[in-house]
Amino acid sequence: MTFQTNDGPVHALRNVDLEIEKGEFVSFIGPSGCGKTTFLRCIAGLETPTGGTLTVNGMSPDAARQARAYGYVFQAAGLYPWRTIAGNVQLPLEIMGFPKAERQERVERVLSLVDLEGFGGKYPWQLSGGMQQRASIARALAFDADILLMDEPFGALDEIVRDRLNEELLGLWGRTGKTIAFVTHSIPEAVFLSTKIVVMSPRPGRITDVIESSLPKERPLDIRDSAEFIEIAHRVREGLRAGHEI
Ligand SMILES: Nc1ncnc2c1ncn2[C@@H]1O[C@H](COP(=O)(O)OP(=O)(O)OP(=O)(O)O)[C@@H](O)[C@H]1O
Repeated sequence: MTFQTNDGPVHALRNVDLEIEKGEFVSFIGPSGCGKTTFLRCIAGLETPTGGTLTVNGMSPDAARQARAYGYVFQAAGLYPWRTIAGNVQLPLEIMGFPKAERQERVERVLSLVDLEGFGGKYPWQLSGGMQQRASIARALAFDADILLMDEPFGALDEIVRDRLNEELLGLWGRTGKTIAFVTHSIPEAVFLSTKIVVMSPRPGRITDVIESSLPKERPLDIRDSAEFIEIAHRVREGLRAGHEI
């Protein structure tokens, strides 16, 4: 993926070769500017790769977007302040023309999935940052896409809230069987959440390591103290270091 800019071409991604299986939880980790967001945007059909091939559910990213294959969660919750939480969550459903009764039923279901039952009538400013981020996840789940693309959704939250949301996200992934592609800067977050960790190097962004996690699917927070966890974290760190030396 090369961007043409006034200062010449920017090679954002090069020789990226990756397969994500249905139901996987894949994290992308790498230094700032290595193309993590660009990669998610390519999957989402928001950028068109200048070379290579990319398919999502066997379709072009554009066709997959039209088939509502994914929900996208951004770093900032991005909720409209003049809409209630329920109003925000059902916005994509309104745009897609879902009937009112079905919208209500879906909003209730996804708010309960993210542990926000009873908060539908509140406004975003009445919720904590963590709750707002959960609402934005609910919004991405509302139309029941198979794939969740998450771009550093918890990056702006403090560590305690982040830990809780990590646990909740794992629970949600286990219950729903979604395929999740998750961008993060945090090694512990990547190791805790993922079945596969993709380590990337700086510009032009390349993949320096793909780590299949050996951790069990059920993961209490204290798994982070286990030897296995520490070993995987070490390998991620090595991959990041190797990327800098290329
Ligand atoms: N629309 C664009 N036009 C020109 N260059 C771009 C564009 N989008 C991204 N880039 C460049 O591509 C590279 C990768 O950017 P990207 O935002 O994907 O990195 P990132 O790994 O997500 O970074 P961060 O961790 O800081 O969010 C950067 O050098 C960026 O400046």
